[in-house]
Formats: sequence, C-alpha cells, structure tokens
Amino acid sequence: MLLCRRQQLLKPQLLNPTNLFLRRYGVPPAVLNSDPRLDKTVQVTNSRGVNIIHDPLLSKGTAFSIAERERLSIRGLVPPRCQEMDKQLLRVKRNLDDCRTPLAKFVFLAALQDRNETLFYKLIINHLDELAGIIYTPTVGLACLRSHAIYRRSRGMYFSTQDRGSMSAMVYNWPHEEVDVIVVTDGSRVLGLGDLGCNGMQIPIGKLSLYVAAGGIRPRAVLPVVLDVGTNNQSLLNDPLYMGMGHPRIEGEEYYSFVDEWVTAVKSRWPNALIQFEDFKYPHAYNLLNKYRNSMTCFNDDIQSTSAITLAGLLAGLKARGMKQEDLDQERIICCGSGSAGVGVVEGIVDCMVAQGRVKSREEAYSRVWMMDQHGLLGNPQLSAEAGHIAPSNGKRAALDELQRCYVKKDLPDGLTLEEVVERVKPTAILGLTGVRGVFTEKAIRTMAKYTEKPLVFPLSNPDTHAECTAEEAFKWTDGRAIFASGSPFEDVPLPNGRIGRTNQCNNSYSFPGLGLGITVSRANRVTSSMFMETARTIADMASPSQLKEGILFPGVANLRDVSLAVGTRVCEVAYEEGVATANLKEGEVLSEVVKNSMYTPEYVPLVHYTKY
Ligand SMILES: O=C([O-])CC(=O)C(=O)O
Ligand SMILES: [Mg+2]
Repeated sequence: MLLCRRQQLLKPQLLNPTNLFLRRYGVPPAVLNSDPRLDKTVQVTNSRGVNIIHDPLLSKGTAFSIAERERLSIRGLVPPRCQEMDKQLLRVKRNLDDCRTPLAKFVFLAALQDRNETLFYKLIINHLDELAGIIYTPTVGLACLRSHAIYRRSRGMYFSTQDRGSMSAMVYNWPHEEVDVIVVTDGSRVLGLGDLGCNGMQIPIGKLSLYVAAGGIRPRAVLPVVLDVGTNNQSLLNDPLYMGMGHPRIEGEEYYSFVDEWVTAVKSRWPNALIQFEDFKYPHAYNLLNKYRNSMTCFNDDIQSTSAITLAGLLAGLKARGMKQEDLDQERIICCGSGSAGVGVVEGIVDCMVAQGRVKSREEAYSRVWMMDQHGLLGNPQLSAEAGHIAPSNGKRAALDELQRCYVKKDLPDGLTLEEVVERVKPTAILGLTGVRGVFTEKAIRTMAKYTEKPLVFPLSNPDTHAECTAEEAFKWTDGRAIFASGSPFEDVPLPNGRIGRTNQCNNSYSFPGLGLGITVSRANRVTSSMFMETARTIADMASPSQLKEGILFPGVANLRDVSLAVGTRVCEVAYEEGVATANLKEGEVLSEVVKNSMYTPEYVPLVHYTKY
C-alpha cells in the first residue's frame, strides 16, 4: 500500500480526481477537476531543469513561458525568446522540406519525436496526408530495411532470447505507469519485406504514432515492443551493424513459451493494456491470436484490421457500382496470398456474408472466394493429375492448415495460374496480399476487365514497391474502369479520356487507431469479431455518393482522425452492447462525446513541478 502511494505521488501525470491521497496534499481544485485520461489542463512532474528539456513528453523546446522557466529551473537553458507553437511549426516544417529523400525526412521526424512529442504530433496531424507516408508505409518499410544503419536513439522495449526468465522484472524498466496500447512484433514478416529481425521495431513505433495522431491515444500511454527471437535473414546476421540477436529464429515450443513469458510479464504490470500483434508470420500469427484472444484484450492487426478495411473497401465498392452492402455475396473474389493477411481478409469477408444472411451456410460463402498462393490456386490435386499436371500439393506446397483448407476448390485443378483462374471464374474483385510486385499480370487484369465493367483491383501488399501492380497499370489494363485500392499510397492517374483514375489507400491505418480508441475508452476486456465488422461498415459508409461515383471509397488519409472517431465510437458501442466494456459510463453521457473528449490533442499545457517534501 505504501509503495503504491509513493508511486502515485512520483508519477509525472495528471492528477486523478478520485485520488484522495493527492487531495490531502493540497493540490488546487482546478487540477483535481481535470480528466485523468487527458493531459489537457496541467501536467504535474517531479522533474526539473535539463531533465525536463530532455524529456520528449515534457519538453516544449523554445515555448516555455518565462514563469515556467522560473518554476521549473530552466532559465538560461533555452534561447531567451518564448516562441509559440506556430513559430516552431514553421521552423520544423522548413527543416523537413529541406530533407531531400523520404528516408532523410523519416530520420528528421524520428529525431523530432525524440526531442518534443507534442510538436511532433502537431506537425503530423497538420500534415497527415503528406507525413503518414513517411512515418508509416511506404517509408517506414525502407526505415526497417536500413534500421541498423540509421539508428540514433532507442525507443520502445526489446525482449530477446537472452532475457528469458527476466521479463516480468524487465517490464518495470519502462518509465510510465499507465500503458493503454502495446504494439508488438517479432519482425518475422515485416510488411511484404519478410524477416527483418529486430529492425522490425520501426513498425510498432510507426503504428503507435498513428494511434496517437489519428486515434487520440496519449503519447505517454503507448509502448512499442520487439520480441527478438533471432532472425533467419542471413544478410542481417552477416552485417556487423545489425543490433539484434545473432542466431536463427527459435521455433516450436521454445518460441511459444518465449511469447508466453512476455505476455504474462506485460499483463502482470498492465492488465488492461490492449496488445496489438503485428507482422508475425503465418502460422505463428494465427496460433498466437487463437491462444490469447479469449483470455485478454488483444488482436492481430494484419489478420483482423486489414480484414476490416478490405471488407470496408469491398462494401464501399459495391455502393460505387450502384449496389448495396448486402450484395456482398454477389462478388466473385480472387485472393492472391494465403498468409496471415490473406486468410484474415477472406475470413472477414466470409464472416460478413454469413452475418448478412444471404448465403445459406459458411460453405456457400467460401464458394465465392478463390484462394491462390505462390504455387497457384488452392484446388483439387486429383483434377491436376487427370489433366497431366503435377499438383503443387504434391511436394511443392507445405500442407495446408484447417483454415486454408476451407478455401480449396474441389471443382478446379490445384495449381492453376492466375490467368487460368481469372478466365474460368470471371472475378469481380481481385485482392493482393502476397508481398510480391507483378503478381497481378497484364493478362490477368485485362481478362478480368473483359468480363467485368468495373473490376475491383486491390493490390494490398506493402510497401508500394511490393504492391501486386501499380495504379497506372491497373487503370491502363482496364481502360480506366478499375476501382483501385492499394495498401500503400499511389498517386491518382490521369486517364487518356481526360478523367482522373482515383486511387484509394486501403490500409489498416483506417481501422486500428479507431479500434484502439474504442477499446481504450470502454476498457473492453476482449476484442470481439463484431468490432471488426462494425469498423468495416462504419468506414464503408463514410464516402459521399459523389465520391463513390468517382471511385473514391474512403474519406482520405487527411481525415484519419474523423474516421478514428467514428470507428472508436462504434467500437465503444459494440463493447457495451456485447458486455465486454468495463468502464462505467456516467448517467446521461453521450458516447460519441465521451470518445471525442478523450482524444489526445497535441497542445502545450502548463507544467507544474511537484514532489512531496
Ligand atoms: O503497415 C501497413 O502498412 C499495413 C500492414 O499492417 C502490413 O502491411 O503489414
Ligand atoms: Mg502489419
């Protein structure tokens, strides 16, 4: 009890109105009335002097007022003139614009985040459209590839194979008492770039920056984590600058017990934190999700929230073609890629078809989806043999698991090429989750466009260099008729007829920040499948009829905060409807207002130095 009191006292955080202990020490009522979730009214810290200037969560750079400089003992430690944030923004934006490459911009922004998070988030939010592509895909992919070369300063936490047995103690090295969202990766499938070992850390950092900028989670309440279980990437292992463990990945029981030790450790310190599993390779991604989803607040971004945004794209795509969301069962969908994202996406589509009630069974929904991997269609090996082919399942392909087997087509030969499948199936939509540029071939897309007036062409792999085709190709091969959505951003394409081929970014950045917001505000103790379906429906309803007519499916990255607020509110509602919310709503509170008011906005608030003497 005593320890607990001391921790509360020393915490540099807002004062909680229910904290009677602090009340006893005479903190002014204005402070006590502030919402403990928000750093809006005043921020209390036990730091002083340079410790404040060097703490990115407290620092205001040149914006400390004279009174603050006096009371925090920083007079003389910063240039004399007190500058408002708008001047600082001008300076950092100019410096940013002077950076010549996207990677240089990435490094500049990371350094700003390490100096002054408030200013960093203000800049990001003011220029979301331009900067999401730097701190997130595609540039974050490049940053992962080069992470060991561009390394400046550590952010987040690393748990490696040499930490086994110590993790439950290590979690206390993290300096913040409250953690709302943890994004964790083992770097085994970083975007479409494969195994990048502990270089994958840039992904949780980038995802959490969007959690804050778009989802309004507090910067001090996010924790990026890498589980360094080794890497099978030989060039990293050979590189003397690589900073991770220098051994191959541990596998099997050893791997799962490692993850289990970490999960137990973080849950022991932060029992309510949402854990987002990110960029884990198949089948680990599924196995971990299935192991933990029913006992704690967690989800897998690549499986579940990529699925939600892809479903949103399909539902909006129906409306863009004059149909209704309920017509999903009318689609014929080819999915290239049967890894964590591929299987997650098609499962979400099947869930939705079943929920809409227009198919009689789950099996009937499976029949609307044709699944491919690098060896071709998941089909019937017997028919391949009859046609004189050797089926991939006969040696080339690893055994399919239970989920993948649901998609096997009994009436088509195993291993058909994409062109062959397109010719036979006449798909209305093609989804790419392979991580391989060029998988959507000219012939396949041209054939598709022969049979479908407005084909949905979704090369969803990241970063852009790994998208299955480019926007230009998609529009060229479909005579400008494609409805195009990609995982990473592509520029709109001017068409020969003078029209503009609209591109959409169909990325889980539309879904996870809002999901996290809704889960955090409701303090949901589980993440349910309806939350993802409702996320999809909410986003699919956001584009206006005139946008849809032009082929615009989503509101645009500049509006990510509005999207997150809408998704967060809906997810919150679902949490209460399904009885998984644990936060108490006060009588008469309007959920959308509660969610909106709980969103962090980057503003400087007066800093107060306070310790018990
Ligand atoms: O990070 C992104 O852009 C989307 C994503 O989760 C992935 O591709 O793994
Ligand atoms: Mg991912």
